[in-house]
Amino acid sequence: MPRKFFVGGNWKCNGTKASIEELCNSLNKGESVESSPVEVVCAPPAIYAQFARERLRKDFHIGLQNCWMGKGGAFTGEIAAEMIKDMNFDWVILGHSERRHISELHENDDTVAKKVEYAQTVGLKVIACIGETLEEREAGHTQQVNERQLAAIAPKVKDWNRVVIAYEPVWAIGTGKVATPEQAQEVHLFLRGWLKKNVSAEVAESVRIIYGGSVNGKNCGELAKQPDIDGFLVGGASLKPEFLDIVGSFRSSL
Ligand SMILES: O=C(CO)COP(=O)(O)O
Repeated sequence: MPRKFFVGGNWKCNGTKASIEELCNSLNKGESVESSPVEVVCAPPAIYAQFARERLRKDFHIGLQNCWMGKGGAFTGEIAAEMIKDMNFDWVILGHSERRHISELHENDDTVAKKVEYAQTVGLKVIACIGETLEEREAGHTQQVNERQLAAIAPKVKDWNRVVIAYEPVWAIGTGKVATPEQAQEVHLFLRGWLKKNVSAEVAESVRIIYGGSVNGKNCGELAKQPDIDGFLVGGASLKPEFLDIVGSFRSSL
């Protein structure tokens, strides 16, 4: 069975009621993807998740950008995975590079692995992010870093049909410096190979590996043509009407 194309919109810490209303109105104008081979999940800041869901077309699902690593309780300021599920949101982004690398947040492989494990136990689907920094790439450590980050997550995955791997090279995020289709394909192929060797051939074949980092309406088509790129996790361009063009790039992948 072909892998269903997946497009995530990571709205990060952006938006107001007014701007989200405007964004939803423009996204609602695109044709329905209900019966198209593409799955779309937008992740607004948590406080606006319900507000966005009430306004956004129903064929675009809403997810969250993070959650706590275990059961809720005395963890001021955190949002527990159970709460996300309780509010009927199905998806959560975990291990985003901004959560790994912004020094005030500093999530490590172990934290991300715990979050991935716990989110699944309450029934959430997970977009698990990995990716190397510029220094790591320039030092020739791209494969090693992505392998290490994937190896931390993989043993925690219960059902690979409910997990999407997002390869987001840190140097490409928010920089306008998109990975070339060949650079992205090379890492995606490597990750699939790793999964084949360390998990199973079936999982390697069926899991969706999506690319993130300066994806826009212009570069998405060429990236989508790559055999191991199964979609995108989009930051800046997910806040603009051009997100619809990125969603439509599933056609280039067929
Ligand atoms: O971090 C990203 C998505 O999670 C990518 O962000 P940009 O698309 O703004 O580069």
